[in-house]
Amino acid sequence: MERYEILRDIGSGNFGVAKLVREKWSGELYAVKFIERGQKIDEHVQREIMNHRSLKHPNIIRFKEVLLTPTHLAIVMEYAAGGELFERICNAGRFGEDESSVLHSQPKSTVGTPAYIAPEVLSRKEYDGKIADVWSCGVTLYVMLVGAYPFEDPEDPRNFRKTLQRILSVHYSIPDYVRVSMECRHLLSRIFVASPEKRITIPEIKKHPWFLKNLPIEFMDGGEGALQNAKENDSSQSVEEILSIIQEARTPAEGPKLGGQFLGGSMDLDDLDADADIDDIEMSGDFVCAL
Ligand SMILES: Nc1ncnc2c1ncn2[C@@H]1O[C@H](COP(=O)(O)OP(=O)(O)OP(=O)(O)O)[C@@H](O)[C@H]1O
Repeated sequence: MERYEILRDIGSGNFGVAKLVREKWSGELYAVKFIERGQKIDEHVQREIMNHRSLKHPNIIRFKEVLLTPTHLAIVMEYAAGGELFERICNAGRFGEDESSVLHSQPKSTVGTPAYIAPEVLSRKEYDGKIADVWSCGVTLYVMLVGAYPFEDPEDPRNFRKTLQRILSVHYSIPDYVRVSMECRHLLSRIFVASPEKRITIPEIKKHPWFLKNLPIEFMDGGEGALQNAKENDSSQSVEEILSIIQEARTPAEGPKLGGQFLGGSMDLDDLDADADIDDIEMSGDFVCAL
């Protein structure tokens, strides 16, 4: 971690904090996600890292490397300076349906921000991650086009109970005041279907008229910008190296502690509340629920 200078906090998620850093020799800015060593480094974390490493696309945050600190596993990645999608929209207005803006923002997964979570995940049923992700992508699309979260009553946006009822209602329909094209409305209504079995699938989306309209070449199957595999990945680390670092991070940090901080650690992580519970985290505009 000595190769990087920590500049400031940029956010926190379910697993830890993200910080903005500068690589000392190149002056390049990166984002680093710090996850506490020990049991938090489970197979999901490993899978997220390995999947991230294998993705190379102009619209996906690029993975750089993983490092170990005395207390944390540090995941170094490209820094997305654009900020949060919702804030970008609040500040700069919603996207036009034909606007081909590239968002340098990490696509949201179903883990993390409650406003994006599919009903079957909220109700803690067994669920298929891919189908639940279709819902989350639908929320992202809606937020981009409408500039508000779906399911919120605009008159009563903080009424989480009402919002939840709308998410869980089998026959949710997009209100008339939402101004999107007919095709888009149709696509969204096929996404926001509470029962996962009836929800539109990715192959169906790829054939949907709204998706196909003005589709940039790089999004066509096999197009130039299509996802490339890890072979060309410019990560300095091999799969084996990454796996061995992750393995080492599974052993909880040891050593002389002073007020929760490890002596000799070069980082300032004292503002990290690694035990913060998701329910304690205030996320503006998002709802947190316990069903
Ligand atoms: N590469 C990045 N560039 C800029 N900001 C980032 C980057 N990665 C994370 N962030 C910021 O840090 C926050 C926390 O990121 P993190 O990935 O830990 O959590 P999350 O994506 O919100 O959810 P989860 O914990 O489920 O992964 C993000 O919401 C974002 O604000």
